[in-house]
Amino acid sequence: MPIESRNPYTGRVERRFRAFSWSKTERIVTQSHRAAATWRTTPFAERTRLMRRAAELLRERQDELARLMAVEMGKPLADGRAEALKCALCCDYYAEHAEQFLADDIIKTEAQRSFISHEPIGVVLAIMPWNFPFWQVVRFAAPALMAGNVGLLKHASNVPQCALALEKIFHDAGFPPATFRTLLIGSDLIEPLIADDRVRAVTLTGSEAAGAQVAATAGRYIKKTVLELGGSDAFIVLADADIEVAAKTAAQARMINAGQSCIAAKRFIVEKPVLKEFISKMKTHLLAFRPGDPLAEDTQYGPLARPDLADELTEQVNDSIKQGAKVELYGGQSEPGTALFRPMILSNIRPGQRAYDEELFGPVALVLEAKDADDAVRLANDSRFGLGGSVWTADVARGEALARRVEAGAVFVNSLVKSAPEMPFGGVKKSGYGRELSYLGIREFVNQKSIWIAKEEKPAAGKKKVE
Ligand SMILES: O=CCCC(=O)O
Repeated sequence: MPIESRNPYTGRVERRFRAFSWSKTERIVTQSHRAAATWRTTPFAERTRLMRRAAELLRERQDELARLMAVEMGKPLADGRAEALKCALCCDYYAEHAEQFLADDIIKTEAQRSFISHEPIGVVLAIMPWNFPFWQVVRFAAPALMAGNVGLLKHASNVPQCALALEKIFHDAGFPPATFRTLLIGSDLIEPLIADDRVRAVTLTGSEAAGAQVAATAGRYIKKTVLELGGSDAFIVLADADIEVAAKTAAQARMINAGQSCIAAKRFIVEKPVLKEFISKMKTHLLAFRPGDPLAEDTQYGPLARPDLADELTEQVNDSIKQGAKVELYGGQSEPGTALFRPMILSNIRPGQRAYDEELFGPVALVLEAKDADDAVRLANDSRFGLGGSVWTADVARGEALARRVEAGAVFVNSLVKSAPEMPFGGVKKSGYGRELSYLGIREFVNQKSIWIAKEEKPAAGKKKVE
């Protein structure tokens, strides 16, 4: 794929970039490796000062960053500003808590003193997607830099300006330039980068296929990976739930980033007595979303990030309809090769249909009928993915009990699934492994080193020590 900014709403190429050669990339790895040796010794107070400045810059530049997201991947301006502010929050969070999260863990043993220290591991390669071009990177970079690591970013090839703008923020904040670098490279250079001994670990957010490939390469070179992959989150609605609130939130949850979020609700599993009412209300709320140019202030959802993504989604929908799915709300692309995709609802979703088995990365809501709460949990868990999920019920204790039975990295009761700096984020099954955010996220890329100080042998009183 070429490294270029192509506005998905107009189809116009805004900027093209020449991909870095291997020799340029390798030079940057050398600089990063050198920087890692000194950055690891920088006191927390200094790292904190710089990270707080990065947060300020994210706030100050929110309009500029939102414009870049709009033109590179179609995110409406208001959502882009919100993303920049969430990144600032994450920087502040780790600025405030990193030292405490990485403090020694004292372990009681027969030693005089024994503890786990958490030490930086060096250069970490981050392979990141276009859907939240700043947030996905910052939630890696803020804890990594605060832990004393350095980051190399290989961003998706359709968001190069976002990648460079973030690099500039860290540099303008005062981080030594080699502690965070954007590599404008094609995917052909990922393997040699992972193979390089100076790159110590890899984090990837992206598709299951990309995750499997990167993890296999990293395994070959004995490098740790954290993988945050796809999701097909269940949104369970029990008959006692407030259906109006559930349906309104369902529409919002499906429309996050025009449906292009790993934790957008995708499968709406509804108890039979409230199924019709839920579909009808959700339809009303989906139709109320205003599409348009992401650069227009009143747009609520823009195009998908690329026209080929909309073509692929159309194929998944059409195949599912041929396989028996029923259209409850018509929408989709106006014609092939265009990126705008209007929301749709499909029901009668059955195993063997693409809609049942695959992730649909766009605004298509799948409605599944559940006989009862147990059946709803069974359906929720009958998925290759396990990223997030939510349960809607008037009985909060029952909601919590069901939440514990859903196989996912996060389950919310009476709320849509969202990420936040304080809570761990990640999945089970084909949604990946490892955790980002919270104190767990910062401990993924550190050497958890055991240190043991033996008791001193004191010579018995009155006896002379014999050498
Ligand atoms: O696409 C997945 C991440 C979305 C989020 O953290 O809000």
